[in-house]
Amino acid sequence: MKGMPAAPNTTVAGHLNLAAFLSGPDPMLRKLILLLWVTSAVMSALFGVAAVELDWSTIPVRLDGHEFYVTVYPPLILGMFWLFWFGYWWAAIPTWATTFILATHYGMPWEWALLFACSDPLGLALIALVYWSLPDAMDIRRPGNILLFVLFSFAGAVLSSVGAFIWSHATQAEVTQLYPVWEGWWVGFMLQNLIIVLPILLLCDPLIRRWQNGTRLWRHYTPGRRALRQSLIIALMLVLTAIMFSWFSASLTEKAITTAAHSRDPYIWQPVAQMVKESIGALMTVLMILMAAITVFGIYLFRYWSERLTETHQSVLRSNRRLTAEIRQREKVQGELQERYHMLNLMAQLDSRLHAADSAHEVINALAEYLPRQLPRMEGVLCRMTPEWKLEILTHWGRHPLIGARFAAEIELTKDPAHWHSPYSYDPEGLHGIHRVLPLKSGHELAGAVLLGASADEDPAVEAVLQMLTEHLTLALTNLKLREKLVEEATHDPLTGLYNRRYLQDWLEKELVRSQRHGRALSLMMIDIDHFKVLNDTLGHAAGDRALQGLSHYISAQIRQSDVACRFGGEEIILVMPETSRDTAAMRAQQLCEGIRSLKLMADDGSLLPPMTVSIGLASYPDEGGTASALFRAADMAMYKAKSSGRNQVCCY
Ligand SMILES: Nc1nc2c(ncn2[C@@H]2O[C@H](COP(=O)(O)OP(=O)(O)OP(=O)(O)O)[C@@H](O)[C@H]2O)c(=O)[nH]1
Repeated sequence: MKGMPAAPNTTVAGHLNLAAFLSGPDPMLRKLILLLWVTSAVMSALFGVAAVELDWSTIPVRLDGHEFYVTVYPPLILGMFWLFWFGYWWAAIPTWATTFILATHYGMPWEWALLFACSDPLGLALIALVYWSLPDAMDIRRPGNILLFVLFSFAGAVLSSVGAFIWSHATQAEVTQLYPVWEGWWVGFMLQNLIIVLPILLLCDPLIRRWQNGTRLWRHYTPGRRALRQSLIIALMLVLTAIMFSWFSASLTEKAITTAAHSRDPYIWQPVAQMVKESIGALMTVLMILMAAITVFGIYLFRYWSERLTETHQSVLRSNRRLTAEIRQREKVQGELQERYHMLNLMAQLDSRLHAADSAHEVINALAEYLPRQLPRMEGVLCRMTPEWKLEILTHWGRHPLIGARFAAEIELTKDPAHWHSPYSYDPEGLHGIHRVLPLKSGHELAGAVLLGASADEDPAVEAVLQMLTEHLTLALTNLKLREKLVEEATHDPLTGLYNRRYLQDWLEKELVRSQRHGRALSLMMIDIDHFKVLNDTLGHAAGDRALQGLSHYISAQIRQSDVACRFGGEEIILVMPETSRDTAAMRAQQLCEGIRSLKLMADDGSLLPPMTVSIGLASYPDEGGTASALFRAADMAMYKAKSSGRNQVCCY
């Protein structure tokens, strides 16, 4: 019994469903199976005729002092094979037909023959039901399955022997004839199964099953919802068999005793006693075997279904595990999506900050705020480029903030911008070294760099962020540079680098408002080169330009940071000095005048330009007016006064 019931395997093909058979794809196979079946049915009929003609019925057999009867009925042998390999109906129809034809041919009224022919299909039905309920039991080579086959061959045989009763009743045979017929029936059926059918099944089953599996026509039995009903029917049939057998035995015994009681022959009691003894012995044996069949069937059924339940449970557990893994995976993906959304959101915020930035300083500030949030799982350092071409750390983040601090200062940066296009690895200490450097380029200048450690995971989102970051930063810094250039061009004189007139006018208006509010003085000088036309005419326009540039450079170097020098037009320069009184301004104007006189300037060809003098007109707020134009006018007049007074001097309004 060990190892039973087995899990469904490829050797157990099940049954050939009639619909599947008729709609099967292979007509040749269909014809072959039909031919086999018809041939088998004809043989069954012929063997049936032979069994009757040659009187294979109720053959007495003596074994070890016991006498019993055996009926050989070959149609049942063929029927068992059809039952086992094709299904119940393939076996029941020819078996029923054969018995019916034989019964009517040999004189049984047809209505009795109809019923009589059902007895063998009834026994076969019990066996078929067992295999429907326990499909795995068809794997006949397992010892437990052989036992089941033997037990139910017996039970089926006893059940089918109900036919003996119908036969004796229909033919009105004597009571003494009934017992041998009945015993011969079930013993014969069972012995046929044990001696002929079982060995052939054991021998040929794997071969036949392989062939069946190859045709793909056979279907596995799937007990499913009908299993309980089938099991109940089997149990009922077994109980009915037991009752029927007991009733037969009892009624036979009763009839034998009644017959003996009415007889005057005193010797009749001895065979009657013998019959009663045999009948009781047979009854006991049959009941025990039927009980064993019920028990074994129950055990098999229990094991079969508990294994199915275990399988179902395990499959539910597997599905559960799969679902859990799927849910986790989805949660992970959702988390990643949220993270990406967060990153993109931050990127958008950073982007607007970058676009609003007016200086590289603001860009760096925005980065310092956003980078640690943008790349939280990376270690990083934000650096600014110093005029000495060194990286200065502005901020750092991550679990090992020292990486940047330690290595940033050591990084030797090449001035070749091409080198900065692709991030490169600078990784002197493995995992916590610098793995990437994102250059912060402003035009062709390097404004700074973002140094990054190894990525905690190979997250493509991080790569995308880095890629976007590099692009956005480059764009923002380039825009910034362009804007600075535009502002520079709009406010500065291209030749001297001083502020231009437009800027001065705007700025001076504002500065005057401030001076008024704070009650502070403001002075303005108008500086005009003396005889500049002569310089231009004698040495050329280029030399004149050099002289203008040199003078502007000198003035820019002499003034305070809060002073504004501006090229007002031609060779006129205006210097505005906030918070400077007229006296202080006059003193500084005098110093400038003297300084310019002793200024040595070079021409493009390296020759020394002739010394230059300037006339300076001075005007101050609030003394000479409260508006820019009033101050310009006053300074202009003072400057003309200086010119007319002999040049190379300072005059006040
Ligand atoms: N090289 C050069 N010359 C300029 C520039 N702007 C104006 N000038 C020249 O400056 C000279 C100004 O001449 P004037 O207004 O006669 O004045 P000046 O020769 O300095 O004589 P005074 O002002 O009376 O001393 C002209 O020859 C202009 O061509 C400039 O950007 N470059």
